[in-house]
Amino acid sequence: MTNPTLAADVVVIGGGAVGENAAGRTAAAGLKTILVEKGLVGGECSYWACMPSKALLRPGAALASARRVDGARQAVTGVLDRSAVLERRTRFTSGWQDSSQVDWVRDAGIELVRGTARLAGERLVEVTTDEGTTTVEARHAVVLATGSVPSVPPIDGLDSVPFWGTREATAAKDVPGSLLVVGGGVSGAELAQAFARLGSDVTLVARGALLSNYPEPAQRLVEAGLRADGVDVRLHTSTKAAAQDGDGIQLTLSSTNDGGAASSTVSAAKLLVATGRRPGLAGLGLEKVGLVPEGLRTDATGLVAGVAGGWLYAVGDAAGKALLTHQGKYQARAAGDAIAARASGTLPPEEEPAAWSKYTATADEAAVPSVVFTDPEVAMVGLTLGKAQERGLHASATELPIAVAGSSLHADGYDGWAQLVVDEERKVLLGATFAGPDVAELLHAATIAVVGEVPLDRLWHAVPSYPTICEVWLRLLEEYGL
Ligand SMILES: Cc1cc2nc3c(=O)[nH]c(=O)nc-3n(C[C@H](O)[C@H](O)[C@H](O)COP(=O)(O)OP(=O)(O)OC[C@H]3O[C@@H](n4cnc5c(N)ncnc54)[C@H](O)[C@@H]3O)c2cc1C
Ligand SMILES: NC(=O)c1ccc[n+]([C@@H]2O[C@H](COP(=O)([O-])OP(=O)(O)OC[C@H]3O[C@@H](n4cnc5c(N)ncnc54)[C@H](O)[C@@H]3O)[C@@H](O)[C@H]2O)c1
Repeated sequence: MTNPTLAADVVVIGGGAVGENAAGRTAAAGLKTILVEKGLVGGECSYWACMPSKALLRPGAALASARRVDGARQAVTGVLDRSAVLERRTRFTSGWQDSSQVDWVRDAGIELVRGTARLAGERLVEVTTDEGTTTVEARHAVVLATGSVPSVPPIDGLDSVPFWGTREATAAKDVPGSLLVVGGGVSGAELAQAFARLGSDVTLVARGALLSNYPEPAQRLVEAGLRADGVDVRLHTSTKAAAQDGDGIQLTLSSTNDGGAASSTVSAAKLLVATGRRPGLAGLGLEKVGLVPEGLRTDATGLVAGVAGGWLYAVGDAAGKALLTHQGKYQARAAGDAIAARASGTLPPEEEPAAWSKYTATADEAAVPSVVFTDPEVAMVGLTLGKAQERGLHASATELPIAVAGSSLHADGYDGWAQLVVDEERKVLLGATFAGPDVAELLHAATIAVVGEVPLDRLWHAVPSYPTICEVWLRLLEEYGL
């Protein structure tokens, strides 16, 4: 028999950006909230992901941006100052210490417990700290916000060579002379470019396309951007084996196009493996409540399916719906508010509220925004044409190069591409993609149009300012036929 020694209204397991937001919402609603964190408060995004990776990329992007403008180009005669870039990255991680985030937690009225938590039964959480193990009873809810862990591919010999994951790459103290990157996803593309611009000799190996979740013209622009920075991009290439090569690493590669018949080798000082992530659910005691750690099903409030009594929630990377900080924090706000409303009786337990209510993360279904911070950038929201068709929607795509007055002023020889995906029955936007230098800031307009289901004939009246890159919106609507 477990004897609870502590009680709270809500226990949030995992103090990353997402857990902090869930706990912030329940504490603000007056619920006694305990946040359990085994590492740094702030999690992956603050210390080993979004912030340091973008801090590594931004100086190179600023320099390249100046080089694309005649007159400014002549003033840029040097190269990146590596140690200044690394130092600025370190400032953005607060030197990998979390005191300011701990202050925020305290000021938000959340009780922080530094330890490792696991489920011990219905509404029970066992927390192991340096002092021992305590069991906490959560009167209303337990929220799993435990993030994700890297997926390591089954490559022969990989387990006997040293390699970087994204944590080691984003926290690098030096720039290696050469770097092999395995994985053609967002992390692989971003970090390949960051290190290439810092002076590494980078080879990127992807078993399929680069950025395969994005439309092909956007993939091609990023591939060209990486090649222009000297990255040796090997697409449709399998990594068969890894071995020590002197002080470095050697990979054996084979093309996936010729059935893997011919193989070749490539070597570098360091290896970065960035082949995806999966929800961090192992060791959480899920089996104690009849669940398995392979994955969870959650409704739009974050409530986990298959658990009686409606007390277990999962949000952020742990829920596995969209592995992005902003989307996880959105899920956390919905779940935190739903927990508070259910605790107060405003919302019936286990009943799923209406779509687009403040208690549901409805945008997860078809309006997730994402930005790939390479140069050129890719910014996408909602459904691609292929995804829309897979869902049985009658959809069309309208696409254009980004070639408007604003883009030509922004950079000489601006090379960009944009696409709108339209629901032909409802005449609203299902998705949008922009690829090109500095397009990230164009995205939120598209997100608003998709979430707001703005009719195209009303969107026509949203006039882009002249001369901005946003003018591509007008060109796209004209191309569509308005
Ligand atoms: C290289 C890289 C770059 C990225 N860049 C971006 C970007 O630019 N923009 C973007 O939106 N997303 C980006 N992401 C994704 C983003 O980092 C994640 O989506 C985000 O960190 C998820 O937040 P989370 O709070 O769910 O998980 P995490 O940040 O992983 O936090 C989970 C926390 O739970 C703790 N924990 C786990 N198990 C337990 C336990 N049993 N007990 C106690 N504590 C526990 C962990 O220590 C951790 O602190 C990037 C990812 C990578 C790898
Ligand atoms: N700018 C951003 O928002 C940003 C940046 C980095 C990461 N992230 C998030 O973090 C998550 C993890 O990033 P990621 O790049 O590791 O994942 P990803 O899912 O974007 O890409 C993983 C890549 O690894 C490849 N891969 C998988 N298994 C492989 C194998 N066995 N051998 C060779 N290649 C293999 C896949 O084909 C894919 O190209 C992503 O879901 C992404 O949403 C976001």
